[in-house]
Amino acid sequence: MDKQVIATLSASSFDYVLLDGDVEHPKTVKASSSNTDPWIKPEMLKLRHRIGRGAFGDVWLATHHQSTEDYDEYHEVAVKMLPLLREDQMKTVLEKCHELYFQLQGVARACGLHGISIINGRICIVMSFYEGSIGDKMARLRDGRISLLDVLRYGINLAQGIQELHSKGILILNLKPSNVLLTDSDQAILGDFGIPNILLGSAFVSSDMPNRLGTPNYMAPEQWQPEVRGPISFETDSWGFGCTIVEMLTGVQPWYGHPVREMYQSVVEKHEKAHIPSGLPSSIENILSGCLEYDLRNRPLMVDILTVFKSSLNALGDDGGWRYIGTNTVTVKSSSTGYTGWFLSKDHLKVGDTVRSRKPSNSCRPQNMDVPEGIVVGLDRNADYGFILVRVHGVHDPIRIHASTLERVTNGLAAGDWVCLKEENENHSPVGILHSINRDGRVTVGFIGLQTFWKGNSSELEMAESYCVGQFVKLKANVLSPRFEWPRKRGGAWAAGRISWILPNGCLVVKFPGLLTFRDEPNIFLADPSEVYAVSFRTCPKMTQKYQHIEDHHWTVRPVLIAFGLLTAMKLGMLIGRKMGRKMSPIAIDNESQHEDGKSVGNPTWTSSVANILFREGVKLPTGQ
Ligand SMILES: Nc1ncnc2c1ncn2[C@@H]1O[C@H](COP(=O)(O)OP(=O)(O)OP(=O)(O)O)[C@@H](O)[C@H]1O
Repeated sequence: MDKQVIATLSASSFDYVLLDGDVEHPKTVKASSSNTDPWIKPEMLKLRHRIGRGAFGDVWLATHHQSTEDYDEYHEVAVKMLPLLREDQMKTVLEKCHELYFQLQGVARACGLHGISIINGRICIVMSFYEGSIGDKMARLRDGRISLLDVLRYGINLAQGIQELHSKGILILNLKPSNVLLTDSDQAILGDFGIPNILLGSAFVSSDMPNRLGTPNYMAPEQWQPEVRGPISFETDSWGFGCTIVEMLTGVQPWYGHPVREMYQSVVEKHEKAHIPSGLPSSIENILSGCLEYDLRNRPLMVDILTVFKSSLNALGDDGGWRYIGTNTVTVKSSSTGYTGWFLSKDHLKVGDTVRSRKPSNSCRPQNMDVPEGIVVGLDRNADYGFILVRVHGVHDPIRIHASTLERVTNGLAAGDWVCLKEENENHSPVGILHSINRDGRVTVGFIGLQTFWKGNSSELEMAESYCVGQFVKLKANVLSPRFEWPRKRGGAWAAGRISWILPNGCLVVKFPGLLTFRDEPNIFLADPSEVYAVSFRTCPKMTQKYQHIEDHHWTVRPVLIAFGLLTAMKLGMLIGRKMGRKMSPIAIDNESQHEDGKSVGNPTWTSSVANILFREGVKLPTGQ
C-alpha cells in the first residue's frame, strides 16, 4: 500500500512523517502555518481544471482560499503538481522546494510563488496565475512568429528574470516559450524556476517520467549528461534562452518532430544547433550564435544578453524596423585564439594583475609567449576591449598589448588550466579544468562526475598534465576498469585514439582512426584524463611500437602495408624472372643454332656480355661454357 506523506514546513526545514494510507485519498495532512511558512493546507486549495501537462508534472487552475478572523479571500492560482515520487525522495524534494520558496521572495520578474502543498501524495507548487504564455500567443498567430520588436521586449523581460534567479544561484534549465508567461500589461515573466533541477535524481513512481534535466528541444550539450559533459552552469540557460528566442522569431520549435535520440545525436554528437534566421540585426545574430556555442565557456552571460537586447531595441525605428547604429563591439570568435568575445569578456584585467600570453584555445603549448609573465601597469580606458600596458621583467618600458591576448594569473593559475585536487575525492575525476579564479583565490573547476562546478580555493589545487585536440592517447596500463568504455585492438591490447574535442570538465572525446568499425559500432569514445597518457611517434621507444602508433592513425595502414609488400614482392619476382628469361633464352637459341649452323660459335662479344650478366645474377654456367 502507498504511504501518505504528512509534512510540516517551518522556516528552517520540512518535517514530515509517512503514514499508511491511500495516496489518492489522503486522510489528513498535518502542517504548521504562519506568515513566513510556505505551507498551504491542501483543504485551502480547490483544483478546478488542468491547464496543461508537462514533462515535470501537470499545471492546474485552482482557487486558493485564505481566511483570517478579518477576511476571507479567494485567489485564482496555478498549481504545478509534481510527479508522484518515491517515499525516500519526498523529503529531499520538499526541502528543495522550501529553499526555493525563500530564495524567490522579492524576485520581480519570475512567476510569484504562493506556497507549497501536498495533494493526493503529490507535491504541489502554488503560483500566481497568468492568462497565458508566449507559447500560447505563438499558437494563436497564423505563422507562429513574433515581431522583432516584441521578441526584443520579451527577451529583455526574460533575461532580467533569469538574471535575478542566477543572482540567487538558481539555474532554470527549462527555458521555452510555454514557460514564459505574459502579464495583463503584456510583459514577459519567467514561469519556471528550475523544476528539472529540483527533481533531478529523484526516483519517480511512474517509470515513464523522464529523468532528464530539461526539455530535449531546448537542452544544451552539457545538459544531456551533466556528470559526463558538464558542468551545467549559468551559460546552460544562455543556450535555452537562445533556443527560445529563435523559436519566437521563426515560429518553429528547434528539432520539431525529431525523436529524442536524434536530438541527442544532433546536439551532443554532431554539434548541431537551432537555425538562426537570416536578416536579423548583426548584434542579435551575433549574440544568438554565441548562446548556441557548443562550449559553454564561449557563450554570453545574461548580463551580456541584456546589454545587446537593450541596445538593439533602442536601435529599432518607430516602425519596428531596424536602424543601423554602429558595429558590435564584441567579436564573434578570434581567429587566432579561437575564443569568443563572450569568453574574453568574463574577466576584466585590472592594474596590478599578473598576466601572461593567452594560449590559443585547445592548444597544449603557447604559440608565442610574448609575455611569459608581466604586471598590468595601465589600462586604455577608451576601449572596452582595449590595449593595456604591461611591465615585463627585463624590458625597460611597459609593453602596449591587446588585453584579449593576455590572461590573468592568480596564485600561479589561470582559467583554462588543467588542475587536480591535492586531496583526492572519490566522487569525481581527480583531474579537471579551472573555469575561474578570483583575485582572492576562490576557484570553480569542472570535474567529470560532478553536475555543477566544484568550488573551493586555489590552495587546494595543483597543476595537472594538460591535453589538447589532436594528441594521441592510450589508457594507462594500471587502469583495469576505465570510467568509460575503451576499445581494444585485435589481440586484446588497448587501442590508441586521437583527441577530437575536450569538454568543459576535461572529459576527452577520443576518435579511433585505426579502428575498423561496422555500421552501429561507435568510433567515438570518452576518456577520463586521469586514466590516459599521451603517446606520440617520438616517444614510442621501439620500432614495433612506432609501427603500431602509425597503425593507430588509420585502419587502412595495415591493409595498405600488406598490399604494398605483396606488390613489391611481385614486381621484384617479375623483374628477376624477366631478366632471367632474357638471359636464358639467347643461350638456348644460340646453343641450338650452334648445333644447326655453327654461325655464332666463337662470337666473343656475345659470350662475354652474357657471362657478365649471369655472373652478376649469380647463375652458374654449365662447364665448358
Ligand atoms: N502560473 C501559470 N499561469 C498560467 N499558466 C501557466 C502557469 N504555469 C504554467 N502554465 C501553463 O501551463 C501549461 C503547462 O505548463 P508546464 O510548465 O507543466 O508544461 P510545460 O512547460 O510544457 O512542461 P514542463 O513540465 O517541462 O515545464 C503551459 O502551457 C504553461 O504555459
